[in-house]
Amino acid sequence: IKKEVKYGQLTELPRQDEAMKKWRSNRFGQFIHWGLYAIPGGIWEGKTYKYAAEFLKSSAGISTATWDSLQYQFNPVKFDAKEWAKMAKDMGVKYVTITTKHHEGFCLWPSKYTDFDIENTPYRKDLLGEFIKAYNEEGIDVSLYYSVLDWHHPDWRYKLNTEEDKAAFERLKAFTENQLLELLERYPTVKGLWFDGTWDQCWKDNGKFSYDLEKKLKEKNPGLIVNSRMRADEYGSRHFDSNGVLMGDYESGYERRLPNPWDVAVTKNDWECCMTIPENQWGYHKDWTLTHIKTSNELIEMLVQCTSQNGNFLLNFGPRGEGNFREKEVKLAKEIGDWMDDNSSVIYNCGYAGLKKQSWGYFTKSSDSDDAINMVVFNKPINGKYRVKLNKGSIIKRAYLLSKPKKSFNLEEIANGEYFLDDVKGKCKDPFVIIIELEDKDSKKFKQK
Ligand SMILES: C[C@@H]1N[C@@H](c2cn(-c3ccccc3)nn2)[C@H](O)[C@@H]1O
Repeated sequence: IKKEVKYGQLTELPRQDEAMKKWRSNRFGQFIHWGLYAIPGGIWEGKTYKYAAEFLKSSAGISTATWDSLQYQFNPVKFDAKEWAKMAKDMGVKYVTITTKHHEGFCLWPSKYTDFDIENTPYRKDLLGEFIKAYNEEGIDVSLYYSVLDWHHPDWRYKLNTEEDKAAFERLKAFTENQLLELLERYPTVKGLWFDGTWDQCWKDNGKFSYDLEKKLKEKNPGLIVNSRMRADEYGSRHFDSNGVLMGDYESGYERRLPNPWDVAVTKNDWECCMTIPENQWGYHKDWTLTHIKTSNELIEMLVQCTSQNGNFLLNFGPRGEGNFREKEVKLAKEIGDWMDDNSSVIYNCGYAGLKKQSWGYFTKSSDSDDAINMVVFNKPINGKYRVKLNKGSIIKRAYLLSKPKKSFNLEEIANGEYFLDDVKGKCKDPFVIIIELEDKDSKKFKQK
């Protein structure tokens, strides 16, 4: 039976306004985690801490006073916003999400509501403003990550047990609302807000406040896109309200993990997977020998899988404290960009093809065409023949490599809508695309008559 939920879903989904259609067609985004944690980079007093570098304060048991003094060392002399935006453009991302304030509470913009911000660093300037301008100039949409959880703010409380807790958290709520409205006021081209640090009881007890806040933010910036992680309904249910209805505008529960590739249910909603290049480092860590570092082919496969299931892929980069990227990240961005140069047509404005996952790789389909299906191959079949199972009644007109459109595959129909394609491709080391052109519906109807 349905519960009466007053503070659950705010906006009827799926949204079909232009802003959301653009978000959907973007598919590939860059995540940037940048803050004071990038200065120590996971190492404190000569000791390396394996846990996520943006958690060094807690994993190394550092006092707030000591941690906050890092603010006076934050001077990214190598930061070049235009260079960052160019690298992102060449990688093929259509949007970027940057941490304006992570759990440490340090703000990358000059905020009226705190001194723990970029203005009180040797850098002084509006770093976030420079970043947004440079990325927008490259035609990249900007979304802002904001952590409600704030280790620095004296009024943060994990739980509201006493009257004093409640009074303090009322101040924290006002601070949060003020900062968010300030961000939308200062940076009107921003397309979205990516909320994090919203799992504690203090925030979950404030379902009505956060519901009203989402409304206020969307009134301030019409078209604003908000993730499902922003809030809980009045019963404390997060991402989905107590009736299982998605909150925010897209599901943002896939953090460092993807859905099962054969999961069809996930295609019903908009969703985004955010992913790290190491196993679990969002902020810059000096030592990348601690865990597996994903290769560009692994990351490309994740991007293609997300697209194949109607999801976006947000790939994280953690710049150094001085404002440049580690060479391995620059190299991966280049490798992914080279692949996107030839294959982005199977990503941008593409999504679920309505077909079952098959062993050689993933299907994607452009939202603009019903007569072509993309096969993105990651696993070449031993026998060189690609088994392709389409919907019943589908007839393949032609199949060819995106890279060699003139040379058609031989087709062998083995059942209704099921074919073998012969392999025309020699050695290949990168994922590649086969285009399936279908007989369009009318001509088929005509034949049947
Ligand atoms: C998007 C990612 N979310 C932040 C995070 C992850 N976690 C976390 C904490 C405990 C268990 C699992 C995950 N807490 N904060 C990470 O720091 C990064 O910002």
